[in-house]
Amino acid sequence: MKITKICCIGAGYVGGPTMAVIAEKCPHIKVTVVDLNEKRIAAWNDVNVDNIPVYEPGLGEIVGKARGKNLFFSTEVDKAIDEAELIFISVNTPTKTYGTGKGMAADLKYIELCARQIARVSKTDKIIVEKSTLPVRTAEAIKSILDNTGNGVQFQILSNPEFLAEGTAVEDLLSPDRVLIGGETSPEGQKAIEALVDVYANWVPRERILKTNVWSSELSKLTANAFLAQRVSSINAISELCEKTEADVNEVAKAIGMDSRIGSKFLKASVGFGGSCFQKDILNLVYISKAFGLNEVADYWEQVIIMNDHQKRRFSRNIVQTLYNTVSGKKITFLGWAFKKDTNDTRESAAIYVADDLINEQANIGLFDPKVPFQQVLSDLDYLETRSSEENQKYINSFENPYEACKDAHAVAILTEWDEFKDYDWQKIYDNMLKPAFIFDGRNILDAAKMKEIGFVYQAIGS
Ligand SMILES: NC(=O)c1ccc[n+]([C@@H]2O[C@H](COP(=O)([O-])OP(=O)(O)OC[C@H]3O[C@@H](n4cnc5c(N)ncnc54)[C@H](O)[C@@H]3O)[C@@H](O)[C@H]2O)c1
Ligand SMILES: O=c1ccn([C@@H]2O[C@H](COP(=O)(O)OP(=O)(O)O[C@H]3O[C@H](CO)[C@@H](O)[C@H](O)[C@H]3O)[C@@H](O)[C@H]2O)c(=O)[nH]1
Repeated sequence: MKITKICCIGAGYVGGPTMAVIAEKCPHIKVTVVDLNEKRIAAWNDVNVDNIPVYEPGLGEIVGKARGKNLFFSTEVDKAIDEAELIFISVNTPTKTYGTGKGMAADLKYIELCARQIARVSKTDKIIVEKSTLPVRTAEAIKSILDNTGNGVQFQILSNPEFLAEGTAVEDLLSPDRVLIGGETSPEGQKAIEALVDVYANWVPRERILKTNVWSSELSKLTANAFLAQRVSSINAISELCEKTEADVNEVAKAIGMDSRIGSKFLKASVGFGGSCFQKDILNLVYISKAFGLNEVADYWEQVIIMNDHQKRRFSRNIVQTLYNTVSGKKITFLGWAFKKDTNDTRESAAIYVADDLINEQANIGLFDPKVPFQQVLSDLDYLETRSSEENQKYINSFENPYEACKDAHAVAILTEWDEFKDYDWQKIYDNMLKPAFIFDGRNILDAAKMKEIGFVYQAIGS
């Protein structure tokens, strides 16, 4: 089966970039990305590609080239479903905030709505691809909904999890370590897998396209994120021990990372991992394990989250203790709010939790982030429901310029590793701060010796 029309439901951080790259690499395929969110679709269609809703290096250029040719963004969901031979489901699957599994399980209501809509609209056979991250065995539920329409349309369900990391999405999509496709072992299942393989093979070497059964594919996605997050929590656990022993976590990470069995990636100690995926996917794994009565398995993975929460909290606690046990009325400037550099995404960013702790201590937070709008910052704080929106606004202020943000501050805290922070005129920042001037480097990006020479009291993670 040769695919000529693709629909993707969900124009978010995954749907948008992934479909833009498919469209660019497959000029013979018409790709339509649909979403219920009209504002988001309007932003994807903005004539100025700097205004597309997802900031990713290189993405604007690709969207600019393919949009209007074979890449379309639309709110006409039914029409796009009806036309397509292959449909990616790329909607959000957040942690449940109500009912059974609250705070742990993945909320699959958006997935189910998509399945029902596809079932209702489809008049021809289709391949349905789970692109969203889903609990193992979700394909079964989707299949059950699709197979019970009674209109004779045949559906094949594939699992094709996405492994892109934000900030490097375009690079990751153009040159993935692997593409994973899970499908049924039946002849129809294999045919569907091959149709999707042929799409990716337009730019991904075939030996990097891995075919498995559906359940292995679904579980591999959760497992990959659990392993990655586990490395960050492991090095962060060691960072606390380093602070007690005069060992330096950067040196320890380098020393262990040179062992080819361990490897050097994902060993950067930090204020804690954030992002929409790690915590959500591990909680999901913990929930599934518990549901099967595998309590030791659940406890093992839950510890990764417990360690991460501890790392965020001990960062804010250390700021308070170092500033003579009170930050009340003191200006503390945050450099960075995004959960990592090169993205405007703030979901689960460590900055949110550190700010919340410091606001509890009545600190005045000054903020500069090169890509995150202040409205987003306020909405992140309000989402925690720790205090009223008006209260939050009293305690946090955003600045257009990093030097203004740091002026008259007692301390600067680095929450995101934006490259530009390294190149600031730190002497100028020092001159305009209250003394003693403190830096809490939650990303270990500044040169400790240089900062101390300028006169800062400089503290990094794990040294
Ligand atoms: N963000 C990442 O880096 C990343 C990477 C790999 C996998 N994932 C997974 O991919 C999925 C999507 O993540 P995201 O970050 O793109 O989410 P997102 O919130 O940015 O985008 C999801 C979009 O789906 C839309 N949507 C929801 N229900 C809909 C419906 N019924 N019809 C039409 N549109 C609908 C929402 O309006 C939203 O715009 C999640 O399962 C996530 O775990 C995310
Ligand atoms: O050594 C490290 C590496 C990462 N982080 C932090 O960990 C978080 C996650 O970073 P990263 O994994 O690079 O970004 P994500 O976009 O969250 O990507 C992860 O989550 C995606 C969604 O499932 C997966 O597709 C990706 O493969 C997986 O890397 C961020 O807060 C980072 O600052 C560290 O603190 N130290």
